[in-house]
Amino acid sequence: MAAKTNILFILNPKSGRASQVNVPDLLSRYLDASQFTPKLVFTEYAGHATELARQAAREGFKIVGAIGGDGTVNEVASGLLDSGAILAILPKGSGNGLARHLGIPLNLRHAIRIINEYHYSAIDTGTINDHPFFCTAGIGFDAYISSVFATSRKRGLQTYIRLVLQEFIQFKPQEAVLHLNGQPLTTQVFVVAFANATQYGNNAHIAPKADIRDGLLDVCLIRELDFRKAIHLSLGMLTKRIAAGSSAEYFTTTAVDVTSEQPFKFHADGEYVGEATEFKVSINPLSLKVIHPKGK
Ligand SMILES: Nc1ncnc2c1ncn2[C@@H]1O[C@H](COP(=O)(O)OP(=O)(O)OP(=O)(O)O)[C@@H](O)[C@H]1O
Repeated sequence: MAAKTNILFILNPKSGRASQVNVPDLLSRYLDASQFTPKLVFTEYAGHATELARQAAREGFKIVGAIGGDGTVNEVASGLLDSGAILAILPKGSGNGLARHLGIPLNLRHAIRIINEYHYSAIDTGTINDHPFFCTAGIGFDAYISSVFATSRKRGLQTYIRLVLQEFIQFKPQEAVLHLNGQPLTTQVFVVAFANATQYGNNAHIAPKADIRDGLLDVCLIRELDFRKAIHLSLGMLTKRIAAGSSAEYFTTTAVDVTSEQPFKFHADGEYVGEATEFKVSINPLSLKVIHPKGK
């Protein structure tokens, strides 16, 4: 009989729906025990999942599962880079952008079934000023919202939408220089999104054409946005059809530098990172193995 595969599951008890589901029960009922030997650990603080994942890979766990949202996936996957260990995702966040992009079911029982099928492939990963990201990173309004969201006592989509509407009115674009494919572009910046996957989460597709295995970043520049254009853009994101000539301009590239006089806030996978006046963003082709449904 073939040896069983060890999986370490790392659960973030603070993420989205985490408290409402009995994960140990689901794993014992639905994970294929003839194929896998699972172990479940809980994070105790922000950043802990990266340490746990790195250690798991060193100890020889072949698969490390992130149970949480995009922040948890980001932390676990960051700990697995260069290790050869395979990422699994059991989505329990509020946005779940990478899971949605890869077609991983949001229903945990079905997501466990995908792990049982044990089909995986490599995806690209990105870095923004040395911070890894797997779905999207960005500077400007989206990062500003992530910084406000990080200090909000409530999470979830409703809180997020309330914050976006509240902050949109007073947010002002700033000037920056983007160095893209050898060309400097001086522009006002409302948002620059660096997309590896198509969406921010919650099916908000900021870069509908992004391909997670093409070795390229899809850069979405929004110079300024009034309320009418914002409604238009939001509808375009939700329907995966951002019209040509709309407020969003797209570029594909392997690396982009941004410089500015005034600091910009930045995020990686929706988690606020900090502020800077210089950014280096790049893509690392096919640098992370992930379990996902066949054909996705
Ligand atoms: N034990 C913990 N205590 C407090 N914070 C934690 C703990 N474990 C992880 N975190 C932090 O929780 C934050 C939110 O996690 P995550 O993004 O997975 O959930 P979410 O925000 O509900 O989902 P999504 O990003 O998909 O909307 C992350 O910033 C992570 O660092």
